[in-house]
Amino acid sequence: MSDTSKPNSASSIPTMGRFPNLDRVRVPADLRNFSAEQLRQLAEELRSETVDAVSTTGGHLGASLGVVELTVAMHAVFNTPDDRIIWDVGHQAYPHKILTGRRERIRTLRQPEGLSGFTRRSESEYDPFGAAHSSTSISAGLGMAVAHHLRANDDPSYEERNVIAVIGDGSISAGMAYEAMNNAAVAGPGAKRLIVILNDNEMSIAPPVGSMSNYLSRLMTSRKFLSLRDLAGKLAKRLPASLERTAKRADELTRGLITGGTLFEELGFYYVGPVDGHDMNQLVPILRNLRDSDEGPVLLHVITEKGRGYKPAESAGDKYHAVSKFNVITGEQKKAPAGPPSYTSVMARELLRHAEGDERITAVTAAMPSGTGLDKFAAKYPGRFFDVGIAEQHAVTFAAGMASEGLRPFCAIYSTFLQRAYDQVVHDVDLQNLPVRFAIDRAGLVGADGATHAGSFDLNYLCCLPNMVVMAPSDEVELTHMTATACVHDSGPIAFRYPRGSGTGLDLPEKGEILEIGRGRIVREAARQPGTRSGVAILSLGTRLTESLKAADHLAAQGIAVTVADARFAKPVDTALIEKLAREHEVFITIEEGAAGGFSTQVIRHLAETALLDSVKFRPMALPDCYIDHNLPDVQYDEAGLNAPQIVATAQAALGAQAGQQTA
Ligand SMILES: Cc1ncc(C[n+]2csc(CCOP(=O)(O)OP(=O)(O)O)c2C)c(N)n1
Ligand SMILES: CC(=O)[C@@H](O)[C@H](O)COP(=O)(O)O
Ligand SMILES: [Mg+2]
Repeated sequence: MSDTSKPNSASSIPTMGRFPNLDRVRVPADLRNFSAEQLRQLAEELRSETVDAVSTTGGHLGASLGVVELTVAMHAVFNTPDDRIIWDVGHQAYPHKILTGRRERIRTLRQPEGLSGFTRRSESEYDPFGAAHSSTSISAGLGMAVAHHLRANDDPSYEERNVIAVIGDGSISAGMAYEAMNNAAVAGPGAKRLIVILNDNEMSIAPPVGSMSNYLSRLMTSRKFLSLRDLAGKLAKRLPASLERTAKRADELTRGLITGGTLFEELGFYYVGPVDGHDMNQLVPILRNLRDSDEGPVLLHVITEKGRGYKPAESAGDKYHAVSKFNVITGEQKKAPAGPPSYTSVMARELLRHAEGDERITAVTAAMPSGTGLDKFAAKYPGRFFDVGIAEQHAVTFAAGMASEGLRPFCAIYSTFLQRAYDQVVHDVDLQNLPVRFAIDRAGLVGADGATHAGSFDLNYLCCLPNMVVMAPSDEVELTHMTATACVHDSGPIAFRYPRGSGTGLDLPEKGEILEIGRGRIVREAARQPGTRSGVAILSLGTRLTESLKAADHLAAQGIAVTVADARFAKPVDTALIEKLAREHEVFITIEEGAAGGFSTQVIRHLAETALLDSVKFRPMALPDCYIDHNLPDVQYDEAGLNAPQIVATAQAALGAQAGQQTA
């Protein structure tokens, strides 16, 4: 009986250098005639190559190291790219990229113009479905399997394909995964070719949470690893159709009696496992059996170790989930240059300060305790902190429930992940005017994670909601004020959005001030004769204020009078401030770190309603109508046209300045 508590361990990286097996693999077809021993060696080389590549780029290393053997085994057994492999989240797909024609570019991972850190349809035919947000793989895989079946029905020459969805134990906590499993067993014969591989490494970004995670742990520890003999017993039945059903039922009953049926079996999946996900000698034959059987939908439960085979990752608390560039020998990561505290930590600090004196304050995260800074809250107030797992929809409605009973819940979710909980924001929070506080991190462009993680749309999807107050700080001091304001705002929902990364370096106040709702501030005012209209007004929402001030300096040097104001509120907007800026300036620019249609729409609407839009040259600056690829945030904002030079150019063009005039 093998021990399922930990897969076989042989954790050392082979010496860097030549990779005799890996060098022979340009695409997966090249490894399909490898012997078992060659596949094992290939996996070792692939692991080394992954470590070496990520040491030069940074990225999601731990998850990738955990699936090296699985990746090799899947490409050895399945006929990719015709058979589809869908990696849930896609952050573990680096070894897959190396084996699927992208080895030469692997050191461009997450770099400007380089490979994406996730799977992406446009990057390779071996990436049949793009991802980065979790828990979509089973739904997408089921859709593909059904599509293949329907196409094969229509066209006898079309061969059915296997669809393999690889989903982690953290990602399988989300509702979508259950919606898909609930549908799979009744989605028709196409689902027979669906194989879900549950990659259970007992880790999310943080340690996994919840009853499902506990259940998987019990499943793992209460059963021995499946032997090939067990498997043969399960799958070798090739009975006449009339007997098949009875035999299958008998098999289910037997399994249930001996080991207890699994939740997955109850959902109509053929459960196989647990299996040592690092043992190539097990993985390959098991996958072959599943490929050739008609038992689907199947759930193969593999046990792996996050960070596997690279000692610094294995021994780190976070298993090197996401790393900066590092030294391969020591594992030491390159430190970011010391800078001001991050917006995340500023929000967390102020929230903690309020929580000390107010027991009604609670904090909710959806599997991102450290990313949202709520880990500090958890350490101090464990009874008022809730990590609900990857379950943004539940997080929002759970917070709504707390708010309905008089608590002051803070729901801290990244802008991009809050998209998933939109109906909950509308129907459960806003419509009932419940005072949930949304601390929306990673607003705007986020850098190396790229378009999937950009917080581009929250202003649009929040500003249109009747009861919602929406704020965006221009710097970390303002964020302190907004956190404080959210704490005491009990009359309805309130959201504040702030970017990834460091603040501007301002000294933080002892405590945040309570802001007047819907009141902005003038930061720099152009001198003018009373009653005259001239120059440029820039009304900035969020941290573009710094660029706005730079632009103002440049325009001022050209003799153009510029007023710069910080809107603070995207909803309700400061109507008095808007009217003043429109009346006193020839050009009125708004700027925001979000897609067009968010803050600027609120301003335009007021200008139109007051007929001021007819008399001022209004120029809204927002993210362009396209997705911005991964890059350094500053370069991304250049590409988006939201840096000082573009503000200057916008102002000059509106003023009718001559083309070619010098810009900032
Ligand atoms: C909807 C959504 N919420 C949160 C995240 C952030 N996130 C990325 S990976 C991850 C952990 C996933 O855990 P698991 O599926 O077990 O994969 P592992 O990293 O352990 O291989 C989280 C929370 C996300 N990508 N998508
Ligand atoms: C894969 C994923 O979704 C997360 O790991 C994400 O990359 C975290 O982003 P931050 O680094 O901004 O916390
Ligand atoms: Mg996991």
